[in-house]
Amino acid sequence: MAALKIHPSVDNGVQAGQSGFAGGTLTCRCKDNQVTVKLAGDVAFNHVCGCTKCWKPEGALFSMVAVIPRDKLQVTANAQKLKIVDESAAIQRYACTGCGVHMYGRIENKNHPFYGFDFVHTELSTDKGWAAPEFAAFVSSIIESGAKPENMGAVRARLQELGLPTYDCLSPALMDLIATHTAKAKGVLAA
Ligand SMILES: N[C@@H](CCC(=O)N[C@@H](CSCO)C(=O)NCC(=O)O)C(=O)O
Ligand SMILES: [Zn+2]
Ligand SMILES: [Zn+2]
Repeated sequence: MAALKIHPSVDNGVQAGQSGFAGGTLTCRCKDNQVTVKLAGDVAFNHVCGCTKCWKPEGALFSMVAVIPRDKLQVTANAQKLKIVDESAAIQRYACTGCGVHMYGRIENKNHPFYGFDFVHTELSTDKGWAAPEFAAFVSSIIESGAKPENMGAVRARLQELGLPTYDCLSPALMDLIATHTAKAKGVLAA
């Protein structure tokens, strides 16, 4: 049986990143007047995400998404083509109205644990060396997009085979960051 298609960037094996990678440019998929976004540095916490909200390429079960400090992201061409997909979402995703690709997601709520970070898809760049995906998040959520519940064992096995530990929320490191933020806000963070 052919291997399950997780995402085109990992289906042939996860490519290692390059330490000290300086960043690059994301380009939308329009034939002309492409939206471009410059990232002045490498991304962090790259992962494949099964949630219904992150942009996935055609035929993929997962998106691949990472974060970068918002001050390192700049829209460098055709910003007028961008539109927020869902204003009420915690992560406001800016999609190209021409091709549908999400160029970046931004958090405006200053109390959100990930405020200050933008969400980006490095597959939109031809530059090589971006930090590799490290884990699979929101795996169970692919069912919400129509994946068969009975195939979940095979999906998780394939992710493990690719070296991507599977979580049904975020990774332990990110869940700890969220809980630390919450504890700080409540004034109960251990000294
Ligand atoms: N089952 C839901 C889960 C959606 C969800 O909580 N997604 C996360 C991760 S997105 C990047 O890893 C999240 O933080 N969402 C906030 C937002 O999307 O604004 C579903 O699948 O929809
Ligand atoms: Zn486009
Ligand atoms: Zn997601």
